[in-house]
Amino acid sequence: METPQTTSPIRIATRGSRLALWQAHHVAETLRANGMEVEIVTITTKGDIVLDRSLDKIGAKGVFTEELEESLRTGATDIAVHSAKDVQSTIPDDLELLAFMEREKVHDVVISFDPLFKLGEGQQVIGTSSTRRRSMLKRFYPNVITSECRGNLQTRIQKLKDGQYDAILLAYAGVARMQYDHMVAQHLPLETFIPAAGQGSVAIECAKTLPLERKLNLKLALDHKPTHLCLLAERAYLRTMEGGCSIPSFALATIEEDTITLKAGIISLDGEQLIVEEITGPSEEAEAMGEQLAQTVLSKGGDKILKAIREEKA
Ligand SMILES: NCc1[nH]cc(CCC(=O)O)c1CC(=O)O
Repeated sequence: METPQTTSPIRIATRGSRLALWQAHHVAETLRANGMEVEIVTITTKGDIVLDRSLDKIGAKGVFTEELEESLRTGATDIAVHSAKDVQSTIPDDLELLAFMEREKVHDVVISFDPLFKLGEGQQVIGTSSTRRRSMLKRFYPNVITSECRGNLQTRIQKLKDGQYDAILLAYAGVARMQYDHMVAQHLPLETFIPAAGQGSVAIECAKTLPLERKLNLKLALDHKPTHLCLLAERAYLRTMEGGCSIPSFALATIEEDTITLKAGIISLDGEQLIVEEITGPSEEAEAMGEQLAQTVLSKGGDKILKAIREEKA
């Protein structure tokens, strides 16, 4: 006999990487602490399988999310847990982002086995798979050589160990969650290495058809309102820029009382052109602020940078 929806355990869909599982267990523990029963369902995505091409070359949006979303639709799972950064800026009509969990520190770090490693000193090969980080390296450290570095965090660190790079660039959030803090050689400043929209937060997605009571309970347990508001601003920016993770755009919102400050922009692939703009406003207008800031960035030359990137990729 089928158990009623309200009492059956919450089924949590996640990717199988260690970071994804850490995040799923973090969600599971939070829900358990709120008296809910949970079950974790591990699902493999295209992004986990195709490791030989850089993310911007796989092309399709949502390479880390599609298979998880399908399990929400069929009802095989109730919620999907994602790194907020990996969630495409526009999600399918039948799904919704229910919650964003409290953010970890948002900055990027340099990981090296040499604790005295300093970016820009001598001949260096730096591994990264992100067009944003590659472009910023070219701008702020024009002498370093950038090299493609894909795969989950363990794989990337193994490649570093194998000597393929002198150092790699990662989000501090994933490094902290995997307890690789001791390998951080340098913390990159937020003023120059502005993070990708959503970096450091965990997003909870569900089908719109999930029963309302279940949605409300999940949201109450998992959602961190200040993080959610910041993410609305950042994601509205990304959406308006027609972003996706393959475009070197970035956005970081901070909130104090009910005021949001959103700093965002775009950088050309060679790092030569950089546009950074800022906007401040009431948190109720988070999404409108993101849209407005994107229009400003586009009108100040962001449109030309985007066009050049599209032409280069075509
Ligand atoms: N696209 C990969 C990805 N997605 C989320 C994180 C790190 C954790 C986070 O930003 O929440 C990473 C790795 C990285 O950028 O170093």
